[in-house]
Amino acid sequence: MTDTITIRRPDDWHVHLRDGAMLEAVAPFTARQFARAIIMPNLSPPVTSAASAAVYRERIMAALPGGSAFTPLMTCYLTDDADADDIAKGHADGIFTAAKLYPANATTNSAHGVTDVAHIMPVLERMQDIGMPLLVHGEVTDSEIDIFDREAVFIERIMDGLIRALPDLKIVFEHITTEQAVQFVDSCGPNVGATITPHHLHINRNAMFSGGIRPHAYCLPVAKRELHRLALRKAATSGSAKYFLGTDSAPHEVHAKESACGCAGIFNAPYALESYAAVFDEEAALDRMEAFASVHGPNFYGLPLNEERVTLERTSLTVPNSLEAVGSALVPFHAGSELGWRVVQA
Ligand SMILES: NC(=O)N[C@@H](CC(=O)O)C(=O)O
Ligand SMILES: [Zn+2]
Ligand SMILES: [Zn+2]
Repeated sequence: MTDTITIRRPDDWHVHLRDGAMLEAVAPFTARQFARAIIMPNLSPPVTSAASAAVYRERIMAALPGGSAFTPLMTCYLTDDADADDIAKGHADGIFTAAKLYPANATTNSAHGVTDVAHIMPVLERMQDIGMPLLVHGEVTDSEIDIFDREAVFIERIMDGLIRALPDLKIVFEHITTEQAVQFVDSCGPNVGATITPHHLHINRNAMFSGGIRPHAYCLPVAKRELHRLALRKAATSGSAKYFLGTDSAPHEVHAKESACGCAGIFNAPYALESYAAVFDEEAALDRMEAFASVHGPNFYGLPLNEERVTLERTSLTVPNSLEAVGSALVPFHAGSELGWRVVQA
């Protein structure tokens, strides 16, 4: 039995670091494990210009522990009146790594998102031309569509047409949750990839209702049936270069989660690597973890692989019920449970 694994230092291709006191509280957890991360732009107000991304990046750098070598990779939040010139210039200047499509009102802080992809076609054409990846929160927002079907319907209504119209656009289907998304991504060329979160590999929708309502298991896209979780596990551990690590760590203050209308988002940054390692171990695929965590993402984005290494050891680790953050506590994913792996050398 393998008792330690040493892999290239991973990157997190989808994370919410927030701003202000929350940023200061959560950034060290991500920077401890990951060399780089794609920083989500859904602040309030959202990061829609290269200038606002540049100053947000400065705030992230200021929140890192001294000596941290962590690199935030910034993204542009697309709106109906996104400016192709500003986005292309921000990309050329090394400020924007990618741009993010939130369908309007699909998720947390997405009110300013895109109401119809037709509005941003000129921007997407420009992104295709310059090789800038489009990151997609892939859910329709139509309230008549059952919440568990919104990703699958998004593929039919939006994704299929998008790749037909822009066959060379680099697209990351973010935080996929369904068998249909796996089939879609597999059917596309190498310019279409997907991130998979640790929580969608661990939980199915029952977790939200286990003995009562469990707000800390609620995120968007919402966890689906067991068959979908199994399809995601298969994809993540398959060795396919299309799938890579993206935690979607999305912290919210406890009072905002434990509420009559609780926010969507799971805070998994503190034990993200341990959480993924448990999955790869259970799937007898520890030898494929490095590719998923540290190789496929940089290759998709055209960035160099990290040269540093991280070691995990097989051991029993109890995840605390809450972590003290600035001003309030945060509840991490796996709170109160055991994980069989621990990062020993980060
Ligand atoms: N994943 C979530 O449930 N929430 C994210 C937004 C997102 O990634 O959709 C957040 O910002 O809280
Ligand atoms: Zn999302
Ligand atoms: Zn997210």
